[in-house]
Amino acid sequence: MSALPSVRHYCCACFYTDNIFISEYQVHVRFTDTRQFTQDYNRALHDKGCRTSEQFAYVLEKVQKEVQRRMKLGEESVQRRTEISLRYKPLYPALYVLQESFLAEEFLRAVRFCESPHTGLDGLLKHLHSIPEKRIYQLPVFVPEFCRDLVEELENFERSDLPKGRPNTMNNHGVLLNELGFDDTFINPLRDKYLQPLASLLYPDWGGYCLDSHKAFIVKYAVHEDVDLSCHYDNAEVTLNICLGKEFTEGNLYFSDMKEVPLNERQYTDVEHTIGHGILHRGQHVHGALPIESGERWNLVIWMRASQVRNKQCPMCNNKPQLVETVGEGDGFTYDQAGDKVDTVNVCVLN
Ligand SMILES: O=C(O)CCC(=O)C(=O)O
Ligand SMILES: [Fe+2]
Repeated sequence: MSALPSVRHYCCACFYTDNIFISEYQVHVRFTDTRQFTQDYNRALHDKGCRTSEQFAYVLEKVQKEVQRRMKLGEESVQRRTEISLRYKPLYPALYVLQESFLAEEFLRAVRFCESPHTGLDGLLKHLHSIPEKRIYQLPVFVPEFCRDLVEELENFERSDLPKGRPNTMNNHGVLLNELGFDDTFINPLRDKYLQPLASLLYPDWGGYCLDSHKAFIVKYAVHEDVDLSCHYDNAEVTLNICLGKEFTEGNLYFSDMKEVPLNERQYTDVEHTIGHGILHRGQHVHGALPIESGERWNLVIWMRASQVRNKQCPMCNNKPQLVETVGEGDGFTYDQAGDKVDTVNVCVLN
């Protein structure tokens, strides 16, 4: 019997150096070594209020810790996933397997239209609420009962003593859905069967027809926890952000422009959340979330990746990716032995 080929996972080397968020000064920085960091950021951080050498040393330590955390991320995630699968008792096991009954009728109709012989962008737009100039689209995705049950499931998990990986450095609350066991039976079929047909028409220039991996997570905002999210772009070609509830006021998403547009030329548009509705946007569209004023907001975010697109240019550093093999899922790059080779690099050389 021949062994199954093992799937290898990669991220770009920039993951270990770039886009490190310092919440105290609301900036993303790059770190390769202390000298480079001091040279590049001493002045800029000073202007943002980082005045004393103690403050600078604190930031430096924080950045170095973040780099170390990223180095261990894949391994720790695999360990958490194993422990969760052995010890966690789901409240609603049926939620982990995608059923059409979870999906809103309008969503199913839009997807069916994409697969019909009369398909086309103009026809699809009749099924969506759009901000055409920003290529942002909104539609009901989940029925409200599903949203309610999913939030209860997530709260049940939060109450458990199991280890929790957080979505990214900007969200301190929330859950990584692959660690909970949602990927194979829920997010993969949702992406392949339903989201890809929509994205093929809406974002063909962003690999919408060949989305082959994702990172799916929950973000949670509450008054005494995280209330908002700073301006950023996603490590994704196409993002779907679905509001699950619970009850909250304010907390709109805001979108400016694609990341190449200079800061002073960016125009902002707010988009309101509605429970069960999803917002589709390009990952490289700069966006953030305004503060909630009361209640709790839980959203399911799916960063969808197209290896065909990102293998040419990493969306985080804009360069041809320098692949680093990772334990765990990686960031959706593939190493194409036959065709267009991408560079690989050993992560140890970055230390
Ligand atoms: O707060 C939200 O719903 C937006 C989350 C988001 O943009 C992200 O996690 O990438
Ligand atoms: Fe985002």
